Amino acid sequence: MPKTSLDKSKIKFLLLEGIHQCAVDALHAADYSSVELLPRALEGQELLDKIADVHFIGVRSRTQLTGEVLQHAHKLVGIGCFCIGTNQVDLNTAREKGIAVFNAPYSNTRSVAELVLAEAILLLRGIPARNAAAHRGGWLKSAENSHEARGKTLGIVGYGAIGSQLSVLAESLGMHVIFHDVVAKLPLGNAHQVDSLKTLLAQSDIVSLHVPQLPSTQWMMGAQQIAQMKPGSILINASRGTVVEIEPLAEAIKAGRVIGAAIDVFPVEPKSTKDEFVSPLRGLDNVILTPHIGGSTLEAQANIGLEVAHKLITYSDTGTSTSSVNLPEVALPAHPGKNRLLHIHRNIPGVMSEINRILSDGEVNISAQFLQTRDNVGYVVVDLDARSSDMALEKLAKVPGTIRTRVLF
Ligand SMILES: NC(=O)C1=CN([C@@H]2O[C@H](COP(=O)(O)OP(=O)(O)OC[C@H]3O[C@@H](n4cnc5c(N)ncnc54)[C@H](O)[C@@H]3O)[C@@H](O)[C@H]2O)C=CC1
Ligand SMILES: O=C(O)CCC(=O)C(=O)O
Repeated sequence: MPKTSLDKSKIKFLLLEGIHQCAVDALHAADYSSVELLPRALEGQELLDKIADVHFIGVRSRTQLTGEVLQHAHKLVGIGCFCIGTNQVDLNTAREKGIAVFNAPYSNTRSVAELVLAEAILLLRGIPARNAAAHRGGWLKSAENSHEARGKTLGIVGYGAIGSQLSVLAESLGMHVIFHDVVAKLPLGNAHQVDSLKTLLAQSDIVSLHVPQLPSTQWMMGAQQIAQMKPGSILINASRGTVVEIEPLAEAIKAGRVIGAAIDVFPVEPKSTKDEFVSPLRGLDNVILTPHIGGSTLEAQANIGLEVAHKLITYSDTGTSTSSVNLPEVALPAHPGKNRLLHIHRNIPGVMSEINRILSDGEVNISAQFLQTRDNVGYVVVDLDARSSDMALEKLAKVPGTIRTRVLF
């Protein structure tokens, strides 16, 4: 019998990078007992060995699931990114291997927005430099470079979930908000979209970056853009380390053209707490340096743990792929009394007609069928009588273009 569905106790989950315990609890409550939780990221041979043996893996931003790593993931059914960004996963390779990738697109939005707003207020008052001086015995009691947030212009680059949440919080302080986005966005409150990054940089007292890591956002704040910032302004980056060129930023801060910065993400980040953090920004008193903790609040981590664990559980239990970031999205009803066949295939001519030819065999009694495609991949789900499911599965698995099959009982 070509059963490709395992007993739940044999389905292995590996959760890395200190994912919140509530994810483990949720998996256990759903009868997935084989869950390994590690506090650190994995890389190299250790990652290859571990990933070869698991059905689901959970990562945050540090473990890199490249195309090469995924070639070793022979059993992998799903990946949970317990964060917003999914740039650490080769999404195309995952899709071509029929591996579903999920994330938590909103669970740490508020945490990032609150941190950025707090940093904006502290930097406008010159607090980081005064704090550093006081720790060394200094006493910088002056109003120089110290401003209220009220009435200042905040320029937000990337008006998505975080950028727009920040916009609302900043307006409640009486700030003016302008934003730049590649997509026309509905402005919240009195915010307004400007025509270019250059316009935003020329007008903003504070520039805050909230774009994803993409080829088009790589080094989008380089020497030229930093030079276009208003003299005496502030830069905040809690997006990705590939967005800002650090050397010209350090130069602009030393020259006093940029009067402060808060940087949470870096081109190269230490892999573990034991590795040294190296950056030209170290030692600059008016720069807040944080170790990629924009989304690291207990509230966010617990919410993320639950949200992503439930997405993995639902996908494993029912085949529902809603909110997957790389596979076709199919929302499936319960299938009581029926077996469910899941068939992920290359979206090429002839595959569906062959599947339908097999399913139209008089011996196959179908109760429901679902199809969705995304880019080069199709996802077909068929609910049918238990007595015909093994035969149908065997035939479906042989259809040219098949990537992966599963059966759920
Ligand atoms: N520091 C941290 O711990 C965290 C960092 N992040 C980072 O923040 C990023 C943004 O998060 P969300 O707001 O949830 O994403 P989102 O997808 O909701 O918004 C991103 C926005 O950027 C815009 N955009 C894309 N390319 C652009 C470009 N070249 N110029 C201007 N706008 C552009 C998009 O149109 C979109 O409106 C994430 O992709 C992630 O990398 C997210 C959470 C925590
Ligand atoms: O929590 C993390 O490790 C990464 C947070 C982040 O950058 C994200 O959610 O995209």
